Amino acid sequence: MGSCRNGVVSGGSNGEIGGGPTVDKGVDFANYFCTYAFLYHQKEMLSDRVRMDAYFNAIFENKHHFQGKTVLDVGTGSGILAIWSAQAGAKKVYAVEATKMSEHARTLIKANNLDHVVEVIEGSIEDVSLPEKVDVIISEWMGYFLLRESMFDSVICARDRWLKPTGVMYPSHARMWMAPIRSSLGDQKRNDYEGSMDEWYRFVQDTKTSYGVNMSVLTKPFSEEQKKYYLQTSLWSNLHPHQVIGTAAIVKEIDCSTATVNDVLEVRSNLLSSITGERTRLCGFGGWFDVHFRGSKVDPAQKEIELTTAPSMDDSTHWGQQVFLLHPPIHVSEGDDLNVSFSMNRSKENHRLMEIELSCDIRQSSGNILPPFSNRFYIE
Ligand SMILES: C[S@@+](CC[C@H](N)C(=O)[O-])C[C@H]1O[C@@H](n2cnc3c(N)ncnc32)[C@H](O)[C@@H]1O
Repeated sequence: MGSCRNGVVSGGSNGEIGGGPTVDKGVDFANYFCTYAFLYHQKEMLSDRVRMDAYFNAIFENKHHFQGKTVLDVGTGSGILAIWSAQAGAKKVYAVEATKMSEHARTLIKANNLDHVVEVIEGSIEDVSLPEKVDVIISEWMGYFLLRESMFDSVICARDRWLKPTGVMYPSHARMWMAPIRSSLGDQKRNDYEGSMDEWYRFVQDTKTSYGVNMSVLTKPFSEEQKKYYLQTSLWSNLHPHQVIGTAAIVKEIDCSTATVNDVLEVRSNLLSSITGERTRLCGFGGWFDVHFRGSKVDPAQKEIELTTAPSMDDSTHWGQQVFLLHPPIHVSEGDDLNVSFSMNRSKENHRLMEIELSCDIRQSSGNILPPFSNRFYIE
């Protein structure tokens, strides 16, 4: 089938992403889906207690959304959300999974005596056909900094095709956040970059001496490649809340019941943040997300649940935070105001990866304005 406009794949072996380039399904499988076919990877998600508790509580504290209802689990993986939906009283659960993990899900569901309720369907959600519309769509689609992986496109596709007009989305809302941070990672990455360039210069010298070829013409592209890798690629980090040195700002808010692919193709935002710490170094920015389970306007949650991936001492998640480092860091003081202009687009080579442009003006508490800076980052 595959009739989704703006889905990742619109049918056949290739497809269009909303307004973007054609996606080769085989390449997408090799680059993206393949890791989800491994139990070690599913186990990593199943061991994330913050994630698990949030979905578990969202379902079992809101059983009225599930009892006697039909549910679609988009990207069921091991089948965990489908199992909980059935245990909460769903009359029928369609559990769709693109990879061979579907076979493990089927085994697990049978072993838990829920195979009379949960039907596992192997295939891309864009391609499968269900016999009916559903009351609930549940999915754990969030990637690093929310939108990496672009899996929300698939949830939108499922919603537009299979959710009843009265249906409920789990989760129902999502937000991206950003805040200025201090970190020693920047010094480390700068050293790594410089070490790599020193090694390159030795290599150029050796190649000339030993083999009579001068490689120095490749120094600039090599340096650019290494800069991208060491200095411009965002880092996964589990930030301590003390590393956040200013107010956090919302970058993007998404209503999962109404958002379109176009709404998330590009994220553009102007953010204001004030430095709250004493004199310190602005080493970069941390990005994270939260999602909420609120039900819908006509059928609200009895108990709203939040899943946050914000810096935390006790409640860290496998998503951690994405760190965007500044080279060199900038000295800032309490009361300095940062005016950040942020934009995030999908990488042209791989629509599941992101490219970010971030520029920033700093107005010091004295009224002095520091020269603005601008950086490009990659979420790989
Ligand atoms: C983040 S995992 C979540 C797995 C499981 N729902 C859980 O919460 O533990 C996302 C899963 O969705 C699957 N998936 C991603 N895009 C899909 C699509 N378009 N159609 C079907 N499955 C998809 C992946 O293979 C992966 O197993």
